[in-house]
Amino acid sequence: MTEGLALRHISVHFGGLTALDDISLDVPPGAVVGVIGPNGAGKTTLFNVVCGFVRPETGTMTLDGQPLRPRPQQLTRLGIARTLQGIGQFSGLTVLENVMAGAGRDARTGVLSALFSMPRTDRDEHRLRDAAMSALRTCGVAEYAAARPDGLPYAVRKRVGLARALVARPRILLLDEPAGGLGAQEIDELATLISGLHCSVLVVEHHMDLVMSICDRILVLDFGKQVAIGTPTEVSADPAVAEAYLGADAGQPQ
Ligand SMILES: Nc1ncnc2c1ncn2[C@@H]1O[C@H](COP(=O)(O)OP(=O)(O)OP(=O)(O)O)[C@@H](O)[C@H]1O
Repeated sequence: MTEGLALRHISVHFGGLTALDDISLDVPPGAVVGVIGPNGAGKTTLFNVVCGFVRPETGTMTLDGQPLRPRPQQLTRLGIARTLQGIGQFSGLTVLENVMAGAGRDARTGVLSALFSMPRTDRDEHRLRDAAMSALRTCGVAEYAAARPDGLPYAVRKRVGLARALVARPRILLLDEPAGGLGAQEIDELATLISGLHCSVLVVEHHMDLVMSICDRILVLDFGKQVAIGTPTEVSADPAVAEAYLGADAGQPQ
């Protein structure tokens, strides 16, 4: 049995365009795996396949050896959580409530019941609140629990988004461009945070520094095809990777 997340021979077409061509990838327990590639390489499509937004025409996925046919609304139950490229937080809720809402089906006893004034058990509410505070602490933003997200710095809101994904204690965390919009120091801090997480991570990211510093393995895509796969050192030394990014004579990816 392959432990963790395994993708085998995944292909996706949009009309005549091949977005993913026979892609296989493993995300073992506890590993951080990156997917990089130039614009249009297929990174987001791969992410969307794992989230269940895009159904591949061929290929299979398994999670701990069990067939995985993800549906976006069932990810939490499968032990999968994801962050969004943007912020995606409810401005009418506090930071804490936003994170509690990330617990998916558990949140029905907390935030959703609060929103719709339904009865709830105090014990469930407390459990969810504790889990949300713990996720905020992990992400270094617990001090903002009572604030509304709107007025907070972008980097704080990105971390709230990460806490929202972590609250359900996923086995696999999917990060879609987590460094987008962050400055160099914020990216360094994010790298430390991600490296300290206890779950497996699949990260799609443009910022090469972040990918190189946090990933155990990296898949490089170009035009939907696998260009290279390996450790950061192997991938950055691979001429095919430099070619995919910059053209044949251009050296290392930046
Ligand atoms: N829903 C869609 N319908 C048609 N074509 C699509 C769709 N989604 C993606 N594509 C095309 O599939 C290819 C791969 O796109 P994808 O967004 O996965 O690339 P990417 O590597 O994430 O790019 P970027 O770095 O620019 O976000 C591109 O040519 C894109 O235009």
